[in-house]
Amino acid sequence: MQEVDKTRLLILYGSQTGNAQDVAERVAREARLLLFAPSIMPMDAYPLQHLPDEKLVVLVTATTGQGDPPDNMRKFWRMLLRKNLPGDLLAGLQYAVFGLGDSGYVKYNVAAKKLDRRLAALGAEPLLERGLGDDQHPSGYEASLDPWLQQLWAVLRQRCPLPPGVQQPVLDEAALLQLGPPKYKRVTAADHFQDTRHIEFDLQGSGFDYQPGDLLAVFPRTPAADVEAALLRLGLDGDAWLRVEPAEQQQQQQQQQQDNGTQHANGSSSAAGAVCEATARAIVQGVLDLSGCSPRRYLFQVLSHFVSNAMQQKRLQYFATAEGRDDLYRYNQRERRSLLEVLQDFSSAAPPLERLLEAAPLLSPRQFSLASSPAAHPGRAAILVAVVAWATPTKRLRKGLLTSCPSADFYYRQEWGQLMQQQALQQQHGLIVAFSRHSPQLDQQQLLDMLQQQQQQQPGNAAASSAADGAGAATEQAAAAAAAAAAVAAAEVRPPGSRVYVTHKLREQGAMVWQLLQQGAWVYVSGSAEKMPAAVVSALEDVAQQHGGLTREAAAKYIRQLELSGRYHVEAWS
Ligand SMILES: Cc1cc2nc3c(=O)[nH]c(=O)nc-3n(C[C@H](O)[C@H](O)[C@H](O)COP(=O)(O)O)c2cc1C
Repeated sequence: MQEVDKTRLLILYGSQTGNAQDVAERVAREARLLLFAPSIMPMDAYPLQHLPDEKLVVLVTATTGQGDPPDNMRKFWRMLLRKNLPGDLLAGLQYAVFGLGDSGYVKYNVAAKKLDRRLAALGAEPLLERGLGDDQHPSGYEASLDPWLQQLWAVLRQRCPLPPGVQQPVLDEAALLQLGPPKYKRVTAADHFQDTRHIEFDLQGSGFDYQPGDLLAVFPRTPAADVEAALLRLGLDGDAWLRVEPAEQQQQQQQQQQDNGTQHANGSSSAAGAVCEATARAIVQGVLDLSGCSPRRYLFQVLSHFVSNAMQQKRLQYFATAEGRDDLYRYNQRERRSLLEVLQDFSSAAPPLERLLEAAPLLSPRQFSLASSPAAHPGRAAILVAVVAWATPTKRLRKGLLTSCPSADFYYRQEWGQLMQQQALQQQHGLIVAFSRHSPQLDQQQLLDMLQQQQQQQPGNAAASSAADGAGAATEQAAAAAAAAAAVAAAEVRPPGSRVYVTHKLREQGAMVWQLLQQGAWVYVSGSAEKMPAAVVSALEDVAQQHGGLTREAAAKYIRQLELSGRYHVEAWS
């Protein structure tokens, strides 16, 4: 594939319960596929003083409380509201805002609306009209997100065309390869607070290939006991065969049948365009998210139409009103109530399966950056998965969907490994400084694997090197970088209770860090999105001042330049 100079796209989000973050992550995934270079973080993790230097930014924000901005954008928002900011501060910036809200609230999507207005007032130019997602819509915020994203990519491609000869990639979620059962092992110490598993797949014979940093998608499967409980609860025969079609198509067909004056007794004779036929058990197991995400408010509204017990109906109707919103939040989202639990609590509700499929949460894949190098471990691919279990405010034990799943389907999808491969591993200097902090994404293990891969590749001629001649091909420079990077990264394997952070190590080893940067190092920052990205920027600015003799302003500009030239990457999670 031809190497492309990727256009940087900053993606900032403000999210209280995770939806806006999900949207921002989707924007970043699609951006990577479309050959942009996205950088994603919560608004409060972004150093606002750098915003005037950006060219393109997508901002995704929810509205919470009574029309308030989410907690992780409050600082950003306060600073943006300062009265003394000049009216042309953001004159070079083009932006797009997508808001998530609920039109049942009086202050519908106000955080997004105010953010949009404020950016325009500071001279930034909107790329397109702001998008507003509404929980009240039967399909949730995605109903407006899908067309908004399509428009966003069209406008961006128009303004940032690909070089001649480079084809526009297709957003293809379907190119998936199913892998065999994996092997597991715990990588964190038994007494460490986070149980992180290294999960490895055997690719031998699959004919499959990947690059470090590519993504593996995990499709969880609901435990059989929950599936049987749901079938029983819904009065469904698990072995009955059902046809699933998109609702619009169904309506069109019904309309056509009415127009023709015909009705098909079993519907099977007009199979044209049917999406799938499957048993009720397979649909309940593979489509409905019974034990993971909490249902949306719309489910409660739908259930209220199919409930026989008067008390339960009253409660469901109350949850669907504006006054019931906060109580619904306490019962549902805050407690991470699952679909199965809701169905069991409202035991007299008997919604038909097709209404449930419209309103209930559906299973979605979880994506992980691959944490292995094909050069160091040919024929194998690994991911790191954090075991997620916690107690809700009322002390109910909850588990992450994958953690509670006894089995899952694992698929591989190539994505931004190419970025790392091309930028960090194949280019001349091939140096990496990386900082890692118990990240389930780009972690210590992944860092070391990338370095192993780097050592096994002749810089600038990666394709020619192989695992067999790798050790000989390693340059002294790469080896030194590997040792240095590993030393810095080691700060993050810290004993429980230790207060030594990677920023301390960066300052402590400032001379070496500065030297590596001068040699053309690439910087990968991975860790908690909350404070870490901003803290690392500030530590590197200190290093540039102390060891590079730069002024405060020049140091900030230097780090900024690293980002703009694509040598500084952040992969943060919260
Ligand atoms: C406690 C609470 C308060 C909310 N307040 C508002 C509001 O004032 N205006 C609005 O449009 N949406 C409001 N919403 C709806 C959220 O914006 C919406 O559910 C959104 O998808 C949440 O995104 P997040 O998960 O990123 O925080 C509220 C939701 C909750 C749970």
